[in-house]
Amino acid sequence: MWLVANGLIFFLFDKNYLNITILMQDKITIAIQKSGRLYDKSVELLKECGIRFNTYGNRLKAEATNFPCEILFLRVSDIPAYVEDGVVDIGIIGENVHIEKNKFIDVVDYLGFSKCRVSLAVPREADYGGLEYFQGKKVATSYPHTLKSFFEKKNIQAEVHLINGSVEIAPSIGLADAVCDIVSTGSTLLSNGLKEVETILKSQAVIVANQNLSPDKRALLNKLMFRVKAYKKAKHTKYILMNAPNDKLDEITAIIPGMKSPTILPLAEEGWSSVHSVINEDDFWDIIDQLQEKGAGGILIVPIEKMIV
Ligand SMILES: Nc1ncnc2c1ncn2[C@@H]1O[C@H](COP(=O)(O)OP(=O)(O)OP(=O)(O)O)[C@@H](O)[C@H]1O
Ligand SMILES: O=P(O)(O)OC[C@H]1O[C@H](OP(=O)(O)OP(=O)(O)O)[C@H](O)[C@@H]1O
Ligand SMILES: [Mg+2]
Repeated sequence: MWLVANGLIFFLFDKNYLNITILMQDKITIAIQKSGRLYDKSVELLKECGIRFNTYGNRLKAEATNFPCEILFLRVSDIPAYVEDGVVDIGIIGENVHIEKNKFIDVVDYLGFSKCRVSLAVPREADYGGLEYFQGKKVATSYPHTLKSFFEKKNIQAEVHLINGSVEIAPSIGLADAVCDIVSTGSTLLSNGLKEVETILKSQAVIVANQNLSPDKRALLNKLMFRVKAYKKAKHTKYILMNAPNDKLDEITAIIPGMKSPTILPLAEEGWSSVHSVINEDDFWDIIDQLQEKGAGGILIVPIEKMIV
């Protein structure tokens, strides 16, 4: 009895020890935006990478249930410093913020969403003849570092005035002569009586990482990046199926070589085949035109979920 009890105590102790080692196993901390322009796409990306976590309520932290990682929901502007300090291991931010914050962190990948530019804009009626226009002017911006180094490089002496939001209103209320802010469609500039005159940088969402990740964390990052690449590749690639005359198969194969070569299956109708391949979304219309010229018909385009090459 005593021995059994002792054995049980030992067993329990052993289990606790195991739990502690499981808790101590390295996991990676990922910071994404709490709310705003990057939030939806960041969550979508992680979920498409098979990482399951809850996003309900005002949670600032979520534990993934099937991947050793924790997700923190933060302001984008805070993420570069956290990544540099190692408070978080990786983050999803706009490249514009990476450039502005100028931290010692690595850009691991470009994600292709939240595309925008940081541009200089002046009142619509201004007689803009080039960068010299900005000599001695006051420019409002949320990107002071980016703007100051741009002006320095171009030898422009201008006053850079920091505003954290609604920058485009500055000229109309007499706060500044011009602005430097994010432009995407240009509608905010237009509705505030401004015109874009110089693009300082182009931006998209990026994954950034701490420069001194432990080997375990680096391995987890590589695992994640493998999935990100498969997702990105699939997003830009479509599966294509068509019926093609047999005497044109060589030419059609040259147009849609696919990952290795197209799959060609005979149709029930004599002299025809079904051809399957993958194409890049950007080349879509060009390829369709060429295929039709070669007599292909019944063309179907199907989205691809994931793509491992
Ligand atoms: N109009 C836009 N079109 C496309 N991308 C944009 C646009 N505005 C901002 N972005 C991108 O999304 C990022 C986040 O912008 P958002 O306005 O959601 O947050 P913020 O207020 O700048 O940052 P924070 O999360 O620190 O409060 C920007 O840094 C930029 O990369
Ligand atoms: O060229 P557009 O398509 O009009 O986009 C540009 C606007 O988008 C961003 O603001 P956002 O809407 O994110 O508001 P915020 O200033 O409150 O962040 C940015 O600061 C511009 O004001
Ligand atoms: Mg914004």
